[in-house]
Amino acid sequence: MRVHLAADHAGFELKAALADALAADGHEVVDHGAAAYDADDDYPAYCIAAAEAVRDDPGSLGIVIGGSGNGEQIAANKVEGIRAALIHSTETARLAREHNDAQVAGIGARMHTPDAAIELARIFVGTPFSNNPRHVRRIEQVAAYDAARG
Ligand SMILES: O=C(CO)[C@H](O)[C@H](O)COP(=O)(O)O
Repeated sequence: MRVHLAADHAGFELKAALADALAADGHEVVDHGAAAYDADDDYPAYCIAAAEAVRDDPGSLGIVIGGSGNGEQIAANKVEGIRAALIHSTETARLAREHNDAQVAGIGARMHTPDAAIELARIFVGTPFSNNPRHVRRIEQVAAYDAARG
């Protein structure tokens, strides 16, 4: 699995730890920034770049990391076709994939220990979409709204 990562300063250390953990699990990790720690940097460009990469790389997943993960998830969701979910527990990590077919996860590095955050990422990356018709139907309804907006 190819996993596109992005983080601002708040998630910078976790991004590196996550990249190592996912690579050790056999995943191919692509880093969309920040390339260096900058305590005053802004997350949108990194997260949008990662989400665009996921959009252009079907079958891949993305993880965007910040202090809370909220703004990172919001930025990723601006990319057409992307479903980004904030994952903050093992259950939301699993359900983001099983029910929502989210291709991007937001994680708050200030909300979890590094080990707990890595566990969330591993669950997200390792869980397939259920393909259950009721979940497919709901995802299609959201996509139809998106398409109608143009
Ligand atoms: O989580 C985030 C956005 O949702 C950011 O990482 C967070 O807002 C950065 O905060 P600060 O600039 O105060 O370190």
